[in-house]
Amino acid sequence: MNWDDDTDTGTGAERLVGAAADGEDQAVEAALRPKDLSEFVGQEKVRQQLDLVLRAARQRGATADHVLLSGAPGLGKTTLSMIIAAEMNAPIRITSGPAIQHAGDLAAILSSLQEGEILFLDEIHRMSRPAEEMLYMAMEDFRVDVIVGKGPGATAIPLELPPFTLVGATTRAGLLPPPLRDRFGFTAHMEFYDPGELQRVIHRSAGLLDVEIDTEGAAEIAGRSRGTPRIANRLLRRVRDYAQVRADGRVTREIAAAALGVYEVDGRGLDRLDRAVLEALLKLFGGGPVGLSTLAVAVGEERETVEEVAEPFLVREGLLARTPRGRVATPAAWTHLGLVPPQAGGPGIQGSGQQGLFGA
Ligand SMILES: Nc1ncnc2c1ncn2[C@@H]1O[C@H](COP(=O)(O)OP(=O)(O)OP(=O)(O)O)[C@@H](O)[C@H]1O
Ligand SMILES: [Mg+2]
Repeated sequence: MNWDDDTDTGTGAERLVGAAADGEDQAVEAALRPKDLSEFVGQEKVRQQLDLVLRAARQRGATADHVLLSGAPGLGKTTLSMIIAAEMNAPIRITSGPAIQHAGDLAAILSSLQEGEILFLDEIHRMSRPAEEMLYMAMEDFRVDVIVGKGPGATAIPLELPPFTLVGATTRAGLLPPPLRDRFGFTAHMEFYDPGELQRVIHRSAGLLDVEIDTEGAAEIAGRSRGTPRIANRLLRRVRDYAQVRADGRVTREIAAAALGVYEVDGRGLDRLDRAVLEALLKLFGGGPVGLSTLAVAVGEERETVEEVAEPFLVREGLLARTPRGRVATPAAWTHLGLVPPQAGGPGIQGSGQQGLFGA
C-alpha cells in the first residue's frame, strides 16, 4: 500500500497534522514510546500475532523470525521494533535503507552483529539493489559473500553470520521486491488507530508528561489526530501549552477545542490547506470534477502539494475522490464545510456565482 500522506514532501513535516516526525517529535518521542507489548495501545491483531511469534521463539531459546512492519508514518513501526528487542531481551542495532548504499556497508553491519541481536532496518524499501541481494542470503542462510580483490582475480569469501532477527520497516510495502518480502517470517500491517485507541494513547502520554486531562479533552484531541499516535502526541503538546498559558493547565474538551482552533486544526483533523482544497473544489467548481492542476492554481499551491500533502487524507476520510475525469467532492465534503450540495441543474452553492460554469 502507498501511504503518501506527508512522506517525502518538504511541506509535510512543518504541518501540525503532518504524519512525518519533525524535530520536536524526535526530541520527545523516545520518552513517550511504550516499552513493551502490554503498553502498546491498539493494533490488537498485530500485537497478538507478534506476541505469539516472540513467545514461541523465547520458549525454544531461538532467535525470532524476521519481521516486516508496514504502515503509514507515525503508527508505531520504530516503537514496535524496540519493543521486539525488549521482549527478546536482545540488543538492537538501528540503521536505514538510505544509509546502506553499498553492499559493503551492509556486510560491515551484518558481520558485527551478536547472536540474537535485532537489526532494525528502517525504510527498507530505499536500500540499494546490491545491498538488497546480499540481504537475501543473510536472511535465509545467515551467510554473506564478501568479495575480496578486484577484476578477474576477485574471489567471494563466504562469511558465516550469527543468527539474528531482521526487523524491516516500510511505509511502502508495495515497493518491496517479492523475494525480499517472502523472506520475512511475519509481516505486521499497521492500521490507522480508531478514536478510542488514540484516546488511550493521549491519556498515557498525558500521564508521562504530567498533564491533567479529562476523558472529553482526550476525546477531542483524538478526533483531530488523523488516526495517528504521533499526531495525537503532537496535538496534546500544543493543547498543553494553551491550557498552561490561557487557563489553569487542565485539559478539558473546551480547552482542547479552543487550542486546536488557534492552530486551525478542525474537528475532523483537517488543517488550513486541507480545507482550502475542499473549499475551492466546492465553492469554485461546484464539487467537481476538476483537474488537479486547476485545483492547485485555485488554492495557490503546487500541484504536488495538493496531490501528496492534502489529498491522501481527504481521500481516506471519504471527502474527496480521484476519478478519471478529475477531482470530485463527496456529499460528506459539503456537510463538513456546512454547505449545501447543488441540485442537479439548479443553483446550488451559497455565495458562489460560478456554478454555471463548472457545476455538475
Ligand atoms: N501503539 C502505540 N501506543 C502508544 N504510543 C504509540 C503507539 N504507536 C506509536 N506511538 C507513539 O507515536 C510516536 C511515533 O511512533 P513511531 O516513531 O514508532 O512511528 P513510525 O511508524 O516508526 O513512524 P515513521 O514511519 O515516521 O518512522 C512514538 O513516539 C510513540 O510514542
Ligand atoms: Mg519510524
